[in-house]
Amino acid sequence: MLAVNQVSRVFQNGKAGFKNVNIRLTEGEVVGVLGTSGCGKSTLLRVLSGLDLNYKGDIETNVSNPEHAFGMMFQEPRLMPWLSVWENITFGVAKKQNREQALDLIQTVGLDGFEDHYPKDLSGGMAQRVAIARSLLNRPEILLLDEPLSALDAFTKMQLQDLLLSIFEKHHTTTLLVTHDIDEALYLCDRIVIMRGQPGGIQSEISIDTPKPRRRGDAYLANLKEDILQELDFTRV
Ligand SMILES: Nc1ncnc2c1ncn2[C@@H]1O[C@H](COP(=O)(O)OP(=O)(O)OP(=O)(O)O)[C@@H](O)[C@H]1O
Repeated sequence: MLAVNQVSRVFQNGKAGFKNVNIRLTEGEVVGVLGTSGCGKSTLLRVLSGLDLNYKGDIETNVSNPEHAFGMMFQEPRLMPWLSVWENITFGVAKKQNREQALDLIQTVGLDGFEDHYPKDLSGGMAQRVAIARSLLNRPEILLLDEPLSALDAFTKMQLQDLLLSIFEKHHTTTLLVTHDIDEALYLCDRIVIMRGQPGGIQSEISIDTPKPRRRGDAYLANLKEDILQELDFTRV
């Protein structure tokens, strides 16, 4: 579905955001990207989404509708305060089919009844639900999620992780999830790539061979967490 071959991004000041990255996502796969701060995770997502075209290397997608290949979501909801929930979800698309499409997505993210509310009336978790709905508009074939839940409190985060899990299962959307949260990656992903360095590159890859839904705190996941911490030099012997 997505093949990233030897991709690097060097900025105008000569500094590299990341270098020689290779990633492959097969259809329906959920892949996590974990890495220490500054290794280039956000830059990589910007390049993959087409927001930043100044890269070297090769990016191939195998999607049926290239115009709507990617859906993207960020750490902050980035809602427009003067637009209602449904208008935020459909902002930028042709008017006719809008409200109906938005109502469908509002139901998917569990916000029924809030379609005419404004961002000021929403909690942080609800605002991120709107952002999830907006990222699903036009049925993107690849979702790029840049730390989508990291600004939320622990309980809201777990609720939204379960929401993402149900969306992945229902829509089989191929997903690349950048996160700092190892437990989140272990709970949601089929595979995790670990980035390190500055400029960052991919250091290793871990596959999570246990079916979803998973039990938080599962012993197998705890062992994998230990391996990941070691990869990132965070374990003390
Ligand atoms: N426009 C830019 N010009 C120059 N350097 C940049 C630019 N954008 C990012 N960088 C640098 O590229 C590197 C990667 O940044 P990026 O934000 O992608 O890292 P990250 O892994 O997402 O970090 P974090 O986890 O803290 O969000 C950093 O060293 C950053 O300073």
